[in-house]
Amino acid sequence: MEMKTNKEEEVEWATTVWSHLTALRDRSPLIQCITNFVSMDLVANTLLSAGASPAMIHSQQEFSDFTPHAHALYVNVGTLSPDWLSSMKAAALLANDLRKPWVLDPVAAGSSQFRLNACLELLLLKPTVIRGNASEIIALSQAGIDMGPTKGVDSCHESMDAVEAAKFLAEKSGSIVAVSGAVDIICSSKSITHGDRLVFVHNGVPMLQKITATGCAVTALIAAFVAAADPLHAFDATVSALSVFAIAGEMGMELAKGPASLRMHLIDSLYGLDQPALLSRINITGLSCHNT
Ligand SMILES: Nc1ncnc2c1ncn2[C@@H]1O[C@H](COP(=O)(O)OP(=O)(O)OP(=O)(O)O)[C@@H](O)[C@H]1O
Ligand SMILES: Cc1ncsc1CCO
Ligand SMILES: [Mg+2]
Repeated sequence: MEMKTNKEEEVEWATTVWSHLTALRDRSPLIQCITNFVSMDLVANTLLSAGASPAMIHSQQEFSDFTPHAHALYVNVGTLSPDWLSSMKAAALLANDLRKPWVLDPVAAGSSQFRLNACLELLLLKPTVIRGNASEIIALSQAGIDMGPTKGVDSCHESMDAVEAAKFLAEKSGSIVAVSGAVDIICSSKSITHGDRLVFVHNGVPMLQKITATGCAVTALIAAFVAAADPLHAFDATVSALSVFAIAGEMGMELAKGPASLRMHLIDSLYGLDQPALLSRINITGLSCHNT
């Protein structure tokens, strides 16, 4: 294998991310969202501004009619209850039968035994991607070992503290695992199609943590990017979604006065993101394709 320079790596990633964003805008995938009450508005607006089409469909009675038309399913356990969990499992099973990608956001996975068990049951249904903050990914990787500290939906760990947890979870689950934070981490294990990969996205601004549901929104965006991509490129689609969202956050921050105006400018920046802005800001390390 030939080693690539940082500059070559950066140019390759810029091309990859731009082509994934263009595919999303061209294909405008329909994303079925089963997400928490807090996040519904931001998730729908994030998907729309990126070019996808959101639909919040969580009643099992509708799945047989609706899910076949969706290009991906997004499941988020943020405001979980037993009925919602049944719907989530039914939707994930149907997505698998229909060979559609589905993406899991394990909000506050370590906060209660009910939530942890629910997330573990959903993981057994093989999401294409799981994206959480560091505390959530650590809680899932240590399930049955130690629940560790938790602060509800917010992380009390740095993302880089979760690299080993993410690798372990990717190996155990067979899913692509993404951890959000100051550095976003995306990893997959050698046992799955995407191979043994570990990529870091260094974009974003800390103020994103002061807007509720930005994590939920970026997970929904992963579902949209994966829906618009060839299934073999789900890993690069995941990296692209995290990078585009974080870059929109950086651009939004230049116009924002605080969290409320950042929320508005984030959505506007995502909508207007063009190739020169992407190229000037992109900061990804790790290889952009299989290094075999
Ligand atoms: N310290 C930071 N610096 C830069 N960007 C950050 C930082 N922390 C988080 N982000 C970005 O904020 C977005 C949301 O990630 P975060 O880790 O806060 O999700 P979360 O905890 O699941 O959020 P929520 O549960 O509110 O939806 C991601 O795009 C992430 O890259
Ligand atoms: C605040 C909150 N509580 C449950 S879900 C949610 C949104 C952020 O995850
Ligand atoms: Mg979250």
